[in-house]
Amino acid sequence: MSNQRKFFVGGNWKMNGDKDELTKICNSLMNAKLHETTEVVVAPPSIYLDFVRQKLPAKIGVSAQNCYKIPKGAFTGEISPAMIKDNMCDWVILGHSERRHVFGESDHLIGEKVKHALESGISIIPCIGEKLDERESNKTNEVCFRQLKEIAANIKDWTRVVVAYEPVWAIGTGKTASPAQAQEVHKCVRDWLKTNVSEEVAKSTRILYGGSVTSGNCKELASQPDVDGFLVGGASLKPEFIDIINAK
Ligand SMILES: O=C(CO)COP(=O)(O)O
Repeated sequence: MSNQRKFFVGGNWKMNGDKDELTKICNSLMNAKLHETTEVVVAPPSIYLDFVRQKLPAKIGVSAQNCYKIPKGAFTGEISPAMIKDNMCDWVILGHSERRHVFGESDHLIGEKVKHALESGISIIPCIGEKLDERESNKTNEVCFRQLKEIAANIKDWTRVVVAYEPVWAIGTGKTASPAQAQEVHKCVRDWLKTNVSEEVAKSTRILYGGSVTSGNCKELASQPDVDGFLVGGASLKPEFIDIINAK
């Protein structure tokens, strides 16, 4: 029996694009034939959330790439889930590897953000993943579970959560995890959810793979039983994003 998890493809545009380029990407998404069976969410830089939300039809979700842990106040440079919602956007990516490793966000802070974003009524894409030295010293599961534990401790309603596994060594490097490597970690994450949350949550929660996903490797990755979609960086700015959306 095929599972009931709707295939999910997110485009994380990171700190890329201007109004011209984002208009072109939005147009190409609107003109393409996208599989109805795939849920699509794009994440523009926060300054373009409203711009992109206005352009895209409601069936395509729009996500922020990060947010802070409280609704408002003296936190220069930050945005809150309330502001994301006020711009008619329903999603936020949290704990992306670049937030963890470039900006030094801790597991604990990411947990606090998870809690506040969910309490504010938006959906979240929390990210986990090991660095190369951690994989090479066989710490992949240990690291992913440690990150996941802090995230899960702050979640009551899993229906608004899509987990992304993004091995740091595969992000922006052109080195994709093999389908078998991705499947192995996704299965372990699902088993962790079963043991530590519930069987129902393990069965129904989508686990995305992210890290150098392209039109060339997406189909084989998508065929793995525990890969429920992708979080795509570089390729989500290119026409091949459509092929990735339609990978399954
Ligand atoms: O970080 C990613 C998505 O969040 C992946 O980035 P790339 O697809 O560019 O490797």
